[in-house]
Amino acid sequence: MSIEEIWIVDDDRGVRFVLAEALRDAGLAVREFGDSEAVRAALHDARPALLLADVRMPGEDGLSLLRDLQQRAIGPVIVMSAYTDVATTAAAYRAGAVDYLAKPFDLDHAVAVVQRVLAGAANVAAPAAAAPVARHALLGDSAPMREVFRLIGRVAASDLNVLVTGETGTGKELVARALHEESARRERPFIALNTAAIPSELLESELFGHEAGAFTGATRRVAGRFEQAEGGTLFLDEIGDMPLILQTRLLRVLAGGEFYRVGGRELIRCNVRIVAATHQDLAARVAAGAFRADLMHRLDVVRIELPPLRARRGDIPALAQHFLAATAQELKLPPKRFSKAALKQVAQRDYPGNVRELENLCRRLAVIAPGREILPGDLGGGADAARGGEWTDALRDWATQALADGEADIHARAREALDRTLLQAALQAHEGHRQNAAQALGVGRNTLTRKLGASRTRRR
Ligand SMILES: Nc1ncnc2c1ncn2[C@@H]1O[C@H](COP(=O)(O)OP(=O)(O)OP(=O)(O)O)[C@@H](O)[C@H]1O
Repeated sequence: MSIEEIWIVDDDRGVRFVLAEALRDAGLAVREFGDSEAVRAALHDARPALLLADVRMPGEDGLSLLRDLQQRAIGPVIVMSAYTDVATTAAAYRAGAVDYLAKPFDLDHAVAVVQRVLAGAANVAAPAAAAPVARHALLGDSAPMREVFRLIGRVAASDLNVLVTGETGTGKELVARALHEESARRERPFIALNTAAIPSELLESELFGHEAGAFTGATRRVAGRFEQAEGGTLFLDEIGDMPLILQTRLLRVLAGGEFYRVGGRELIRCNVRIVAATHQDLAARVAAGAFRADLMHRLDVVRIELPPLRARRGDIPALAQHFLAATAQELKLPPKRFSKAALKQVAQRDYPGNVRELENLCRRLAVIAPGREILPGDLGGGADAARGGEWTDALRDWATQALADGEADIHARAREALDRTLLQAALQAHEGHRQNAAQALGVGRNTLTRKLGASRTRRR
């Protein structure tokens, strides 16, 4: 399999043949398919660098195939069709196409478009390879986050235990990782353990490991997280939920720097930095008798408090844009951007799940929002979704390109195309009957006749 292959799917053998030949002449590797089903079958063990897809084909049409392919990491898709109306082109872009070739096409033009798209894909991919998305970068420019960064910088190099507090999804684990990355321990392991996610009877062996035969089912010696993290950092998440009996054991290890594996006799010395996190009020847990005060003091040498997202709304736009771009890059999807209005709404929303919830929203939008620009209506849950979005998206893309190319008479040409499309649709719906077509469109018959003349539509 070659990942540089260009795939063509078209039920018309003639089109396939001439296009494939032209592309091969241009030095490209090409594979041909007669229907969507054949493409699907080939996807089991290969991916095209670029797909040229016809729209109307017997069986599954090209757009349905495309919509499905959006979920998979394939190269860019160019749609080819004899139907160049706004609805079809818009649907193609919505389904994820990056370009549209109107049939019949000029072969040189088609090859040029393919080459341009391939070059664009390479340009997009290049920085990704050079600078992989820093999945664990802590972002934020608000005053409370700057304070967090300052604290991380100050204590990272020390071996002091750190307690990170904050609501769920505020980035506590990211802070723990940052502390590790900025410390002299960075070459050693960073091990994370969510104490609340592990049944209490297993937690001890999870932390300290066990010897063979220590309990039923312990067939061999297993190292615990403390041993795994030797020389590095151990992140204990949800420490507030740790059972009291284990708190006692943990306290002893922290005080003495040594422990036994479960069922073991060998005393093991450890050199591990502890970063603990909790979304609970530990002092209140202590007051309630659920947490040992002495353990709290040992863990809470330095406290880093993460603010909830609502306390730093100013960070939301940059976070949202980062998550949107990072997801597109990660899943090899075409990049999208927020419209001004959509970004404003995103910044105004409530996120009880904090950054994680915002991240999930953006990941969803990166995958499912139909256009290149995310509109308020795409956000879901919003009042009246901007449903007209499909064809105006295509129109916006067209206008943006035309403006960028410095073309003339953009407005007049757009109006003409709009009129022509509406008139053709109405005439088709009313079998060429002008009076009815005009009535259906809500324009006078004279207007219709005038416009028909202007747009040179075939008279009947
Ligand atoms: N400041 C930030 N910059 C970039 N991404 C962030 C930031 N804060 C959180 N995230 C992202 O949000 C998600 C949740 O972060 P994380 O797991 O660190 O939160 P947490 O506070 O440990 O959550 P929980 O208490 O539920 O375990 C992660 O995907 C993380 O990458």
